[in-house]
Amino acid sequence: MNDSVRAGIGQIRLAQTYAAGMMGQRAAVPFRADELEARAAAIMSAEGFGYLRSAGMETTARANREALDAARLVPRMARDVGMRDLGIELFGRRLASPLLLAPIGVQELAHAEGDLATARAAASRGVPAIFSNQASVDMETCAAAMGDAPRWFQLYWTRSEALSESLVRRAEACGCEAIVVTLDTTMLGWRPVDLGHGFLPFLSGQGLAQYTGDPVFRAMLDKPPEEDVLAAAQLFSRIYSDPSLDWGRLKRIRDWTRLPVVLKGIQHPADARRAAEEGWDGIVVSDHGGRQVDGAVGSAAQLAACVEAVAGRIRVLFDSGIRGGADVAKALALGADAVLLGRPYIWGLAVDGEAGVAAVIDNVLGELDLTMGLIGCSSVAELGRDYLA
Ligand SMILES: Cc1cc2nc3c(=O)[nH]c(=O)nc-3n(C[C@H](O)[C@H](O)[C@H](O)COP(=O)(O)O)c2cc1C
Ligand SMILES: O=C(O)C(=O)c1ccccc1
Repeated sequence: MNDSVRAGIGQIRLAQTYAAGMMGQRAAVPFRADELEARAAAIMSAEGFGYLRSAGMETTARANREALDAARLVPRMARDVGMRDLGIELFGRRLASPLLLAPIGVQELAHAEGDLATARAAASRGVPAIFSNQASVDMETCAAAMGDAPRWFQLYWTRSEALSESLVRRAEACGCEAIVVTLDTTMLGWRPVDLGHGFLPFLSGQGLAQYTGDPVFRAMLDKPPEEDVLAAAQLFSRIYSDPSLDWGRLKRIRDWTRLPVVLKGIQHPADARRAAEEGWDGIVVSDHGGRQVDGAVGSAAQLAACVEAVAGRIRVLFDSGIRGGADVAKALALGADAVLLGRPYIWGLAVDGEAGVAAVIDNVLGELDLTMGLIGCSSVAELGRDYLA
């Protein structure tokens, strides 16, 4: 697609967005993040929504918002922004925008089609989906629905390295283009809302799709998971993550795949620097949307320092607290190469399935495109610290 075609499509999408809003049609998917979340809350079960939102006292979730709100863009004028290019290059692939969908587990809590609806929406927009290790639909099924659209896989390092290796090899076989190893969830955080509900989706077999079809996982069970879900769930709880993982052992993944490996959950600049020194391919500066250490610093407040620490050696992605296109612009201005969208697309999934996820993506990218144009910036590469107050 050449630039003028891309810009044209962007304009048409925007025009449609405005037309729907201005003709007074109540959009199926609200444009404001807070309204969208409220709509999802009204649709999902209390337990499911509690799990989706769950963040202790939400101290870190608030810190994420405070840090993003505190970053202020400074618009520049008369700079010819008639043609804007949201495209980036990431690990050898040209992407239409700097947006990816964050790995989010147990999507069946939001919608019966779960990850499959998300995968289709992502593919329709050329936005990479990152398949969660805790998905409700296995990676092979999602990948098969995506044509050659970009997809990645997120791994939780299990206590069985044979199982971790199997997951990584399956990801490579179904066309994933990068592996994200999530480091911040070696144990599940303290989640008072879920504890109060007595709810953990895995205990009833939800979110286990990547495991139940895995030959290594199945070989560890006496009976197949279809016959004994409880045993599968218990095995999962024993092995899904290994808190004794360290920087040294992490390197074993290089024996399993030649795909780029991205470390997710980095917050300290010293960890970011170490990731760069050890030659990892990228990091995701993230606090898991405030779900792990309630009281941790907001990731947006750490982003610039992490970017500085890696000094251009590896790619820096960011998530936690992104709610719209202006937030994406701020993260890019703070030095991120790309941004992962988290809960908002799940709210869209709850409200309107595949179409809901697509609408949320369109709205975020529509706002990003307008924000870039209005601050006088015509490409992602140009978007840096000088656009911030
Ligand atoms: C319900 C839920 C499940 C999640 N599951 C995973 C997961 O399986 N793997 C992972 O690496 N991150 C997971 N995350 C974290 C997201 O990838 C991302 O870091 C976070 O949602 C970003 O914060 P935000 O939702 O505030 O934007 C999950 C987040 C939520 C809300
Ligand atoms: O709930 C989560 O945030 C999450 O990432 C997770 C991790 C391990 C098992 C289940 C969910």
